[in-house]
Amino acid sequence: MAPSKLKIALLQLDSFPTKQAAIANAFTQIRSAAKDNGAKLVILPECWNSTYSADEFGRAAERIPGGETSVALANTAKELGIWLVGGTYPEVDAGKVHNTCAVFGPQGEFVGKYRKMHLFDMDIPGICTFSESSVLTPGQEFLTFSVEGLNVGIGICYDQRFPEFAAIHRQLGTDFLIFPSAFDTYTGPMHFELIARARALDNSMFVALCAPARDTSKDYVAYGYSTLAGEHPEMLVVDLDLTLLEDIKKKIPVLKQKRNDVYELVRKK
Ligand SMILES: NC(=O)CCC(=O)C(=O)O
Repeated sequence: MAPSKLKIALLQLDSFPTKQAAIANAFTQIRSAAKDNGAKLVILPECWNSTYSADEFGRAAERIPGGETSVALANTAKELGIWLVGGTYPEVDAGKVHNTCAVFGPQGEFVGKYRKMHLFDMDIPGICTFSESSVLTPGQEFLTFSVEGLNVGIGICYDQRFPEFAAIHRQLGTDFLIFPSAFDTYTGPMHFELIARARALDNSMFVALCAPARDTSKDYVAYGYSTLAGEHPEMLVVDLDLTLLEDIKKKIPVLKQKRNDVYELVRKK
């Protein structure tokens, strides 16, 4: 029988000048989450081991699986016997670069990868201008997997702005949607938590956001504020009460009351 609780940890990681230093820090935190705090599923932020910059994506990109970060994450997942949602790091494949989240299982197995589907292109002059699509290729496929009976799905940051994305995950059976993220400091205070709550409410699912800690020395300053966190480096360990979802679905049965005779959401790929 599936357990009624799952202990998860969200690591709001600090930034480091080199990839190797970021990896070393992540592994200290992952070990602490698993060994000292009993987390069974550990989640890292978006772009946690490289600078979040269109100029840097290509330079930092590696193969997934098989590249330096993936090998290190797989070994750590195996050593600790945990599920590891590896945040995102840039991936290169057939000459194209993607913003990708790789997931590893308790035997160190590669569970799958999700490539950011909605690229972050925003132009608010003088405040925030970013063009992921100038260097990145968007993903086409959804990623879902099961952790101790809980159906988990992955999105990345800007994806959460698209209600259809989470609604398709609901169709796929996802009960826990995880977004490695790095919102900016302008939209973050207005939208970050609001969007996560909206997606959770619309779809009767758990939603977790895992962001890097704020580093004001960077060109792109990430907002921080992973689900339940502030702006500084933090580790959040939470027991997901899996019975809550079934209870909510029974009490507020909106999922069964869709009018598919009147409207329909269609997944094309
Ligand atoms: N990394 C991102 O996708 C940033 C998204 C963001 O800041 C937003 O407002 O949306």
